[in-house]
This record gives sequence, C-alpha cells and structure tokens, in this order.
Amino acid sequence: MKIGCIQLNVGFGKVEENYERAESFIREAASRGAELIVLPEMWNTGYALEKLGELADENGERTKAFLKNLARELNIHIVGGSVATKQGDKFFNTMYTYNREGELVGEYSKAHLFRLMNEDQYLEAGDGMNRFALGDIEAGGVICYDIRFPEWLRAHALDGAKVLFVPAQWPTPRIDHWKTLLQARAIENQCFVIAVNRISRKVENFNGQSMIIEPWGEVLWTGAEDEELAIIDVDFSIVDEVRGRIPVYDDRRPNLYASVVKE
Ligand SMILES: O=C(O)CCC(=O)C(=O)O
Repeated sequence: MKIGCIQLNVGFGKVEENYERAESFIREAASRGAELIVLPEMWNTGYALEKLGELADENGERTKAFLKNLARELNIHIVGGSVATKQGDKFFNTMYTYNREGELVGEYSKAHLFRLMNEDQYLEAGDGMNRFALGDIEAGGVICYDIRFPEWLRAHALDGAKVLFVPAQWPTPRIDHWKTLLQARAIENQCFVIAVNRISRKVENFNGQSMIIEPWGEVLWTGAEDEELAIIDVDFSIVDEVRGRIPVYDDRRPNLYASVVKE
C-alpha cells in the first residue's frame, strides 16, 4: 500500500492557511498514487494554545467534513493527524480517521498531556483508546507524547492493532528520543509504526524526521528536515511472519506483571 506522509509546515494560529495547505497536499498525494494519507498533530492551529477559544474547531465539525469529503472524493484512507477541538467548554487534541468510503472509523483525544508545553493548562485529556480498521488493516493511533507510555501502545497492539499511527509535533532538541522510542515501540509490539512530525516556521522548533518503521525495527523511511510530501510503499502482510519469528505475545506473563506493577 502506498502511504502519503505529509510533513506539514503548520502555521502558528493560521487556521485558514493550514486547511488550504493540508488540502493541497492531500490532493497531490492522491494524484501521486497514495492510498492512505497521514497528517501531523494539531495541524489546524499549531500550538496557539492561548487562542484556542477563537481558533479551535467546534466539535471537530469543520475537520470532520473536510476529511470525510476528501476521503470519499479521492477514494483514500485519511489518518487526519490531530486538530485542536472545542467540546462544550473544554479543548482537546483530537485525531479523526476516515476510511476511503468517507466513514469515520476512529476518534481519539490525546491521552497524555505534555506539561513541558503547558498542554495540561489548556487541554483536557481523552480517556478512550483509538482502535480502528482501514479496509483490512487493523490499526491504532496515538499522539506524540503518548509514545512515552509503552503500556498504552501495547494495549492497542493487544487489542489487535498491527499498525500504529503517531501524528506529532515533536521538538528538535529531543528528536533522538523520538527516533529511539518509535523504533522501540515497533520492535516490542511487532507492529508497523507510521509517525508523522511537523516542520516549523522560524519561531518554533520542529524538524520533521517522520518515520515509517516495520515490525522487525527496520526504518523504511525517515523524513527530511523540511516540508515534505513522501509516498512510501509498505507491505503490511509481514506482521504475522515477524510475530511468528519471536513469539513475544505468547511468551507474555500478564499475571506476573499485574502482581508487581504499581499504580
Ligand atoms: O515527549 C516529548 O519529548 C515531546 C512531546 C510533545 O512535544 C508533545 O506531546 O506535544
């Protein structure tokens, strides 16, 4: 399957421009043969957290219509990164996923808020999982800082996910953590990891380096340090073979862990 990864240069608080740029990349990806497209985290507003009252997408309505229409028109699956949403009087960092029929198959709000960027002061954490299928691809999706919580990704893998999508705004100074954590999550869960980071304008500090990693841990693609649309061919059918090579799932000892893991 051809995966289109959109390493968007997200404009800080520039909502209209961000939708326009996202649309033009999605259309280009489809015209270049992508069958599944992935966007980065909070691509509608960037980290304009103080302005969420005026900028966040009310109940995600705009984003849902945007993704649904493009998925259906272009006949592509879209893992819609995440957007800032307003739900009631609260704000969330929400990921919507549409299949190529234009059906909403996944809706998830970031479960672990990143205090270093003050997310906890502005956003509410979601508390549901994000498991979905895109055609016959069993998948899950988490957002950025969530990858520091291996048990959260494991929960998705145990629930059947064979591909984990990770939209992110991961800052340059910790890009080595990004790469190592993503590779570890792929190896330990014997899953594909498809992780799309953003690029920044001058005031912020995000240098892309999105990644696609296969379940044995081999890095199939690393994004540039600039805005980029990459189309990468991926064979998802190898997951079962890798899981058979080292039977980690059969060798787990959940009773042991439950007896010793502290809250
Ligand atoms: O965990 C990190 O170092 C980065 C996380 C982050 O930037 C985020 O979740 O937005």
